Amino acid sequence: MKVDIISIFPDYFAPLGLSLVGKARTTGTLDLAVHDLRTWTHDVHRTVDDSPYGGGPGMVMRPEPWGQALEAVAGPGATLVVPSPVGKPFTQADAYELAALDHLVFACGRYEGIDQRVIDDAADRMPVREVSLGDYVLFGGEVAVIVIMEAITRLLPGVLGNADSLTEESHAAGLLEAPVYTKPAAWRDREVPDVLRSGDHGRIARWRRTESLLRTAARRPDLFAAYPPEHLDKQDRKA
Ligand SMILES: OB(O)c1ccc2cc[nH]c2c1
Repeated sequence: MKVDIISIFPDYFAPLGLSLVGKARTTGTLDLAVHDLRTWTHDVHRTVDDSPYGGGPGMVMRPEPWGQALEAVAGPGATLVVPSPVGKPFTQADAYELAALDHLVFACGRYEGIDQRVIDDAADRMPVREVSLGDYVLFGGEVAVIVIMEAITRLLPGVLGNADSLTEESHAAGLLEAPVYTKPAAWRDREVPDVLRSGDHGRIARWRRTESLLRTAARRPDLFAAYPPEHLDKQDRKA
């Protein structure tokens, strides 16, 4: 997978050189490049922002540098991803969809955002996805890109040592995963549930399924309500 990130703070992406994302880059699974938007400015002050039409607080990112940057970086087959507080909520399903694409270009906004004409112009040439990580606002798109890149990279072939982890984890099937435990069996007078030490894989699977449903119903009623009823078996309905 090829990924290009455009930002006025390229150093923000040092974490993408670490751990499993860094390894994916080293092995060639992930071809990642970070670009400084100011590369496409031509004034002595390398200006990327200006005051908003219509007034209001803050500054808006100028269209000219972005237009030239996207023309240089986003070739045929690229999908533009723009983190934004006004974007579509980013989900695990989105992570799977983006992980299946050949080329992603991330545009990191700052200030009050990017001139809307940049997004509209790009949409004439490529798919554009404006995405939000949640109902809160960051200083810019950089942190969101790091989060999205981790969510995508772990889905790429060969990145996770055990691909089975992907099938059981939260949100994989629209539910939150069950609690996990490891040694010691007793810790600060707290015991690991006996069923997990029983060796009875059928009982263990049933316990995990029940815990997953109960946890989802309690913490994410939105997910629980959206879970297809036809996926619930008789045992589930007793939970
Ligand atoms: O919260 B966010 O994901 C986000 C994304 C982009 C910009 C640009 C200025 N503030 C931003 C916030």
